[in-house]
Amino acid sequence: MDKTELFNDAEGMDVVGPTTPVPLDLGDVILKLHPGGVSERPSTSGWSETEPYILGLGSDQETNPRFSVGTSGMVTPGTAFPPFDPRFSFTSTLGTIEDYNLPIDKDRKKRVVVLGSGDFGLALITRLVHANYSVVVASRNPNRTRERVTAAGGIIMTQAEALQQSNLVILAIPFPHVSSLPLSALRSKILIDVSNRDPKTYNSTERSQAEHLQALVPSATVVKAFNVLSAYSLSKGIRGSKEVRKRRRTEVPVCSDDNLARLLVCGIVKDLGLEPLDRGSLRNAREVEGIPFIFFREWKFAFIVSIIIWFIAFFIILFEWQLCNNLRNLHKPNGTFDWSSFDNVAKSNLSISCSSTAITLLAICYLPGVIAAYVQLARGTKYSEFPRWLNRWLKARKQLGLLMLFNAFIHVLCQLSDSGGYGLGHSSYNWRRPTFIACGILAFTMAGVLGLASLPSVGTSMTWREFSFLQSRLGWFTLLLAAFHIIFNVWDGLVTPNFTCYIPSISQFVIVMPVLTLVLKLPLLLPCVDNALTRIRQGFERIPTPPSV
Ligand SMILES: NC(=O)C1=CN([C@@H]2O[C@H](COP(=O)(O)OP(=O)(O)OC[C@H]3O[C@@H](n4cnc5c(N)ncnc54)[C@H](OP(=O)(O)O)[C@@H]3O)[C@@H](O)[C@H]2O)C=CC1
Ligand SMILES: [Cu+2]
Repeated sequence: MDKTELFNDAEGMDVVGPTTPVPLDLGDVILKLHPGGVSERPSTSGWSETEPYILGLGSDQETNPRFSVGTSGMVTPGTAFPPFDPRFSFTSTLGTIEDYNLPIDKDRKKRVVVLGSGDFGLALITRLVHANYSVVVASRNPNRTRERVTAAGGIIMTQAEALQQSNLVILAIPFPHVSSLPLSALRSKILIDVSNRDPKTYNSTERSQAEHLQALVPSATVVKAFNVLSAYSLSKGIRGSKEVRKRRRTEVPVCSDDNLARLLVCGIVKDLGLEPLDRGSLRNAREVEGIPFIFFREWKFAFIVSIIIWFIAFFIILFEWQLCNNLRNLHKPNGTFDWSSFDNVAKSNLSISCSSTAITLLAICYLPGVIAAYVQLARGTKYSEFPRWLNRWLKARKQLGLLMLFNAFIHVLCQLSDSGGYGLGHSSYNWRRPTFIACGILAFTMAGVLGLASLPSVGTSMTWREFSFLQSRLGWFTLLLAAFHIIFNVWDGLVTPNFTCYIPSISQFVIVMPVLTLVLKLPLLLPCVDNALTRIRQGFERIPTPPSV
């Protein structure tokens, strides 16, 4: 049967979206979908792209074709593909993976060449071998590094010998040395360029190193990938249980002018347990080569959120403690501005701004997980992608958590330096004072344990159960204790609100997020809801995705 016919007869298919491009395999047939068909699609999310779709067809196509979409930015992973629409037509078959002649060993391992046996080369070798690849290492001087390469599971050869072993070559050498390579031996190969630029001379408008490489070897197919990782993260990423590693998946942008080669490399990235990010043409390597220079990239969102919360808290406290009374006095005859109320701004206001930020951030760490649970319950599946804002929020939890700890630490230091500070002005402070201090100390200690567990070196040494116990059970308990820390401290203020300054007090503001998060969490603990959620997370779908044909 003609392959195009096979597609047209299909009733439904699994779509893998841009953030998880297709792990193409040997035997996959690559087809190009007619762009017209795409733009005629009724507008559901992500169907706006008019770029042709590339589809991969699994090698066991007669019985179980594997349909997947792999070009830039459209269908979300897990989206059920509607019954196949005959308006879609395939303009051409791009070819098969075999067209690139990736050799496989006797034991069905895909063979790749890694050129260079430095830090990054060795990290790549380790990771590839771990993913069941057969790795041949091309070195200028095999004797010098044989021991290390063999220990990592690679086979070392001279550059000339090694380059005959596969058409897929990973160039793991500093870019300035590329011109010293036997360039003729690189002809017509897929070259994965992992090189990074010199931060001092980087300019995103200039031609990228990957483009330079393409110009040096025009007959080769250059793919930019892996440069955003470090040798350390690459070799350490293998440790830890599967689930722990899944949580820590790093996005690896991949770009190339050749769609097929790009998909092939996306597949390798995926095999290595990383998250491929299809970044389109090789020109985009200009930006991709700049990614490692972006300072604290993953922290931006969490940082901005915590700064905003901190300043809101600071101004509420400033208004409440220093400005409000002064402003009221000024309206009275003979009223003066009492500057002495500002004496303690540096310490008390700082301390309470930080504690308010810490507890709000703690709640903000757990809120997106709760929202995600409701989204999954409502949709009845875990396979549909979350809205972008929620995804971003979920990804920022670790950073939010560490910033929470930072704020809590400042608060604790401020309070310690002023042990008489707590309880001032509370005459009926009997049992609540020690209780509230105990809650604070416990919450802070547990937050410290959570922070420690979020460090990769600690997290990867734990089993999945240990990790999830700490991050969920202990985390919720910390939130509960932190909420009690406020409640016991300002009980009167919470029970009898003080609106003298026309705004609720800082403690009333601060208690909102933790209580909201805890209240939303409660229904999820009901056995019937919990069971439904567990089933969904185990892969059960209320409305099953149409099976692949
Ligand atoms: N280190 C890292 O964390 C990261 C590195 N990268 C990129 O990976 C590439 C390799 O980095 P890294 O492994 O750290 O570099 P190293 O300096 O540690 O290793 C470079 C290797 O290149 C080989 N090489 C081939 N030709 C030459 C030559 N003419 N002069 C010197 N060395 C040569 C050598 O292997 P042999 O002696 O066996 O031939 C050498 O071990 C670079 O482009 C870098 O930008 C990207 C991301 C992170
Ligand atoms: Cu406190």
